[in-house]
Amino acid sequence: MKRPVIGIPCCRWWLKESQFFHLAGEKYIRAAEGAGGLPLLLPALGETTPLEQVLSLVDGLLFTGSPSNIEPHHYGAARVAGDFNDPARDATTLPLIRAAIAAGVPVLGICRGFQEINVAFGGSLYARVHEVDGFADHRDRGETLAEQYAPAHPVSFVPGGVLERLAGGLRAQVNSLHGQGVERLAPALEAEAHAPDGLVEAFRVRDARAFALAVQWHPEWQFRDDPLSLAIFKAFGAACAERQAARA
Ligand SMILES: N[C@@H](CCC(=O)NCCCC(=O)O)C(=O)O
Repeated sequence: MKRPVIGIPCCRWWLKESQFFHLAGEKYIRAAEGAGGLPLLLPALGETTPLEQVLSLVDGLLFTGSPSNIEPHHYGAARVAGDFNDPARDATTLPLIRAAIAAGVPVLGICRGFQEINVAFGGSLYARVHEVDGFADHRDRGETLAEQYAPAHPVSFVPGGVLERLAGGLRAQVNSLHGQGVERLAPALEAEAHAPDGLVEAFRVRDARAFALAVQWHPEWQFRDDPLSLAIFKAFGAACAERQAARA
């Protein structure tokens, strides 16, 4: 049986001092597969991305994390000298997010992808959350991947939200690997979870016609071992399957 196609927009990185590569982390690919989908990597074509044609090829879109930061001009902030940016990814994902939500394509955003959805709809980011009074340091700690992706802090779910339903409760422990965070939440977005310091850690697109959820943490990490992570990917996968059936 054909699986729903889950598009995964790539990063565009200069590697080995030689050339640009378009790439995505394997744990996202495996999680999309685990959600029942067929992962389809989408190159960071930028402004030339044929948005409608891309949307005709996919049954859902997974916007992944990345160590690169969204260029601040996308949310009216000053450039940060020496920042690790990925303009081609920004130029691909930001318009694709808006087009996907308008077309009723299921969307799941993770970490950078979460931040991209906020910026795509007019929100802004703290460049360095840990330097803002009152906020904790949300960056990863430890040397090994297991240490970096270990549970780092609790999140509280907004009562009546999607995540409370998926979690079966109002709290969960999540990992944390981000230096940036939501400063101003875009008007189209509804907060779904907060960290103890008040930082928005998840939201949904309020009027989306399909699944449209984003989280600052990493549910793709060993997602089968965590009930909430599995529930998120099952719900996303089901939404993608629903679109696939509707398009059949
Ligand atoms: N650069 C942004 C987003 C951080 C992020 O996506 N971290 C995950 C990177 C590795 C992975 O894909 O798991 C920020 O620092 O806030």
